[in-house]
Order: sequence, then structure tokens, then C-alpha cells
Amino acid sequence: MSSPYELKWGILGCGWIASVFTKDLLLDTAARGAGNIKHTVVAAGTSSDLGRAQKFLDDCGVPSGTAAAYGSYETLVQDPNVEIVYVATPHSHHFPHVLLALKAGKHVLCEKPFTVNAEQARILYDVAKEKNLFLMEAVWTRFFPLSIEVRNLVKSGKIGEVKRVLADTSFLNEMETKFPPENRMVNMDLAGGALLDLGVYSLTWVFQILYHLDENPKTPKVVGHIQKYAVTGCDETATVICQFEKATGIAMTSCRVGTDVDEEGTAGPAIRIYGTKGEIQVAHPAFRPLKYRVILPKEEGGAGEWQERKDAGGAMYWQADGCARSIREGKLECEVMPWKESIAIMEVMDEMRKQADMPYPEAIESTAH
Ligand SMILES: NC(=O)C1=CN([C@@H]2O[C@H](COP(=O)(O)OP(=O)(O)OC[C@H]3O[C@@H](n4cnc5c(N)ncnc54)[C@H](OP(=O)(O)O)[C@@H]3O)[C@@H](O)[C@H]2O)C=CC1
Ligand SMILES: O=C1OC[C@@H](O)[C@H](O)[C@H]1O
Repeated sequence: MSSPYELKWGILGCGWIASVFTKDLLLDTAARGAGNIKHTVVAAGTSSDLGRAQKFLDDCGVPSGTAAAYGSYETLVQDPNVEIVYVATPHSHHFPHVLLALKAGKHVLCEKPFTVNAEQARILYDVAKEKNLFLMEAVWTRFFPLSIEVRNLVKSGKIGEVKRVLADTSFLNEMETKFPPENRMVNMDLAGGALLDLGVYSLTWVFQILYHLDENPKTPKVVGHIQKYAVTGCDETATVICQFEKATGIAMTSCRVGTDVDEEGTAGPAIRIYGTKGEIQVAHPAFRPLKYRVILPKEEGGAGEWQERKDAGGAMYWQADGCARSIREGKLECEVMPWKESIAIMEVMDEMRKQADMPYPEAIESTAH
């Protein structure tokens, strides 16, 4: 048997999601049927503190002596052992941090939302292409076996022709107590707000179903509405209607009201995919889908049982496997999260912010590089 393809990771930014992702990289790939891939964490860097980077590696369970700790992102990306950099900093910083890694000759997986605006995204993909490097927005949701199953069900025609998708990624929060003004969720300097942080998942569901129905997929026409958070001016609730060639998507998001009220899913499905012969529902949370069901007319079986899918750990490894397979095959982009689609989603969010007059500070909208 040939040895597994190994991908060596460097972690840029040692915050919350970076710890979930790093622990997932350490899980046994064979246990999920991906034994021909091996992920190795070879380095982690914080913005300013080497000791904290070392503590991060230790806390994540990276075997002692197998990974280097760095006290700056500049030194991390120079590590010759690092093949791919995982960027896990706030939205505002994705553009400069991805650029930093690409310019150092590293492949990149960057957390969602990919950038602050579509122009920044276009620039990053141009740089990746020029440098022949792999680059992907870390929209983990698309890589779940459950997402693939739902996409395949739609393709199979089980619910007929899809005409509408309704997607909601919302959390009930007492915002004033949960998010102090400097918190990344609401801080305009960090590109905070529900739309970029959570709305990207609703748009993911709308796009992974509807964008692909069109013969020549392009950015849909958009009518959006944003309710602002009085304390910082970011959006607390956002809704958009996306008109594709063949169908309509309605993407909703909020960090004020939720689809998670009782945490049991009785609040109703987060995703509803409406076809001419039936419907597919996916339960909350939209970003980590755990169960779905098909609902057909009564004479054809009515409401099906919920189909549950459990993934080990943080379930962020599916997207890491996608990176490894793409890089092994010499691809610059992964077909599950193509560049053109990431840009189209950024364009929808740009248009919504334009309609709502919600620019971010010039410093983080900047495309200077
Ligand atoms: N896929 C998913 O499910 C999730 C994705 N995310 C995404 O991951 C990214 C990070 O989110 P999260 O881990 O929750 O955030 P955290 O605040 O926990 O971590 C962000 C990290 O970025 C580094 N950083 C660099 N510059 C700044 C700055 N100016 N202000 C604040 N932090 C800075 C921080 O420090 P240092 O480098 O010094 O460690 C920090 O560790 C976001 O893009 C978010 O949307 C978040 C949650 C879930
Ligand atoms: O990406 C995310 O998914 C989970 C949420 O809790 C978090 O705010 C968001 O960044």
C-alpha cells in the first residue's frame, strides 16, 4: 500500500476556531475513510507572542517537538516546513494575511467570509493564480457528507425542479450583554455584523443549490435589507432575495433573533429547499448540518424521517481533506468551493451593504497591496 499524501499545515492566528481546526487536523484520517491523506501541524503563529503560540500547540495536543511556535505571522509564513497556511484571524484581516502567505509561496485556506469585499477576493485569486498556489475560502459546510447528500438528492430530481431556497442562520442573543463593542461580531473595524459572519452560511445554502442550476452561473440580482445595531452601526439582522435564472433564494441572518431558540430544532428548519415535487429541510445550525428530511406529497410518502449524520470532533476536517486532495492533484482551486462562487457571494454581500449604506472603515475596505 502506498504511503498517504501528507499536507503540512501552519496555523496563522491562535484564536478560538483555530483551536477547533487544529485539533481536527490531528484526528485519524482513516477513521473517516480518508486514510490516503495525512495532515500534519508543523507550525502556529500568533500576532505577537511566541509563548502563546507554544501554549496553543500544547493545548491542541500537537505532539511536543513536532511543530514550531512563532510570535509573528511574518516569521510563520517563512517556515520552509509549512506548505499550507490556515488563516483564522478576524474578517478585516483576511486580505492582508492571505496576501502575506501567498507572497511567501504558501497555499492558503482562509476562514469565512473570504474578504471584506469582492474586489479584495478577486485580487487574492489573481495572486494565487500568478504564483500557482492553491487558495480556498474555508466554507466547511459545503464539505459535510450531509451537504453532499442533499446536493445529490437535488440533482437526482427527488423533489422535482427546485424553484426556491429559504436559508436562515440566526442566533438569539441579548446583544448588548453578549457582545461588547470591541467584540469581533459587532466591531466595524473588524468587519463585524451578522451578514459577513453568519449570513455567509445562508448564502452558502442558497448558492450550493441554486447557483449550479443555471447553465451559465452568475451573480444573482439582489434586493436586500439590513437592520443595524445601534451601538456600533454593524448589521444585526440582514435579509436578501437573490434572483437566479431559474429560481429564487432568500437568505436570512441575525445575531439578535434566532433559529436556535430551544437548541432542539423545534423552532423549525434552518434550510428549506422547495421543488415542484416536494421539499428538503435541513435543521439548525445551517453551518454544521446534522440532519435533513425529505417531504413529499402525502400520496407519495409524506414527511420522511429525519436523516441524522454525526461527524466526529469539530467536523472541520472535511474541508482540510478537500484541500489535500486538490493540492495532491495540482489544482489551484477546489471544485466544492470554486473561486468564482466565493467572489459571487462577496458581490451579493457588497450589494447588500451598498443598498443599506453600510460601508466598513476605508482601512479595511482597502485593496492596496
Ligand atoms: N468555520 C467556523 O465555524 C468558524 C469560523 N470563524 C471565522 O474564523 C475567524 C476567527 O474567528 P474566531 O476564532 O472566532 O476569532 P478569535 O477572536 O477567537 O481569534 C482571532 C485571532 O485572530 C488574531 N488577530 C489578529 N489580528 C487581530 C485583531 N486586530 N483583532 C483581533 N484578533 C486579531 C488573534 O490573535 P493572535 O494571532 O495573536 O492569536 C486571535 O487569536 C473569523 O473569520 C470567523 O468568521 C469563527 C468561528 C467559527
Ligand atoms: O462561523 C461561525 O460559525 C459558528 C458561529 O458560532 C460563529 O459566530 C461563526 O463565526
